[in-house]
Amino acid sequence: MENSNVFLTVFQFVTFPILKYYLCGIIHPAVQSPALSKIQMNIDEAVAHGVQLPLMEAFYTIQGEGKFTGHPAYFIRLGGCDVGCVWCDVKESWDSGKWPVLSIERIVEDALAYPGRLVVITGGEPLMYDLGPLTALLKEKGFTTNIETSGAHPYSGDFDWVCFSPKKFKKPHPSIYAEADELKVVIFHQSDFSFAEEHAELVKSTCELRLQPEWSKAEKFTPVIIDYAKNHPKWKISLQTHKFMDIP
Ligand SMILES: C[S@@+](CC[C@H](N)C(=O)[O-])C[C@H]1O[C@@H](n2cnc3c(N)ncnc32)[C@H](O)[C@@H]1O
Ligand SMILES: Nc1nc2[nH]cc(C(=O)O)c2c(=O)[nH]1
Ligand code: SF4
Ligand SMILES: [Mg+2]
Repeated sequence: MENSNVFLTVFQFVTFPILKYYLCGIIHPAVQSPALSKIQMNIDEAVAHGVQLPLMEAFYTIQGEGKFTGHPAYFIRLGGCDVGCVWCDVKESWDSGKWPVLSIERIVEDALAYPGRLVVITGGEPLMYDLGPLTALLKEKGFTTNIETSGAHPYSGDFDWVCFSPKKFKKPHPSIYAEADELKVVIFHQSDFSFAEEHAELVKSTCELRLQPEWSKAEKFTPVIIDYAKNHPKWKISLQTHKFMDIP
C-alpha cells in the first residue's frame, strides 16, 4: 500500500468513531458538542428554577397515609433523593437522572385530566427542587396542594398540607419545622420512639403527630405502636392503607 493510503486508512479508523461519539453526545459533557452541552445546560437551569422537573411517575389513587387517608388524590412523584433510608419503599426514585424532565405545564395538564382536585407531591425527595412554580400553577388551576417530605432540603412552594417525615439518615433542614402540619414518624426500631418525641418538641403546637409502622416490620411494631399511642395520646397511628388495598 502507498504511504498516503496507509495514512488515510489509519486517519479514518481513528477519527470517524471519535467524531460520531462526539456528535451523538456520548462523550463526557466536558468534551461534548457545544450544541448538546447547551441543551443540557438549559435543562439543568430549568430544573434549578423549578420550571421543569424530573418526573418518576404520576397517578390518580387514594391517599393511603396520614391525615388525608382515604381521599382521592393525584400523586406527582418527582425523581431524586439523597436521604438513603435503608427501608425506603421507592428506591427506584433515588437517581434523578433515570427520569424524564417535564415542564410544569405538562405535569399540571396531565393532572387536570382526572376529576380530583387534591394533589400530593412526593418522591424521591420533592424538596430537592424549588416547588414554587409548580405549586403556583397547581393553585391557579384550582388544586389543593399536599406534600410528603423528609424535610432534608430547604422548604419551598405553596402547600395546604405539609406532611413531614424526618429521617435519621439525613438531618432535616431547619426551615421545615415551622411549616409541618403533620409529623409522621416511621417506626422501624424501638429507638424510633425517642426520635419521634425529639421531633415532636420541634414542630409547632398545632402539628398533628402520627406514628407509622415500617412496612416490613409492621407485624412486630404495630402492637407496640398501639400501646404507645394509648399511653401517649398526643400520637395517632398512620398505616399504609394503599398497600392493604393493593392500589398504587
Ligand atoms: C416514599 S416517601 C417520599 C417522600 C419523602 N422522601 C419522605 O420520605 O417523606 C413517602 C412516605 O412513605 C414513607 N415510607 C417510605 N418507605 C416506607 C416503608 N417501608 N414503610 C413505611 N413508610 C414508608 C416515608 O416516611 C414518607 O412518609
Ligand atoms: N396511595 C398512596 N398513598 C401514599 N401516601 C404517600 C405515598 C408516597 O409514596 O409518598 C403514597 C403512595 O405511594 N400511594
Ligand atoms: S427520604 Fe423518602 S424517598 Fe428518600 S429514601 Fe427516605 S423514604 Fe425514600
Ligand atoms: Mg408510597
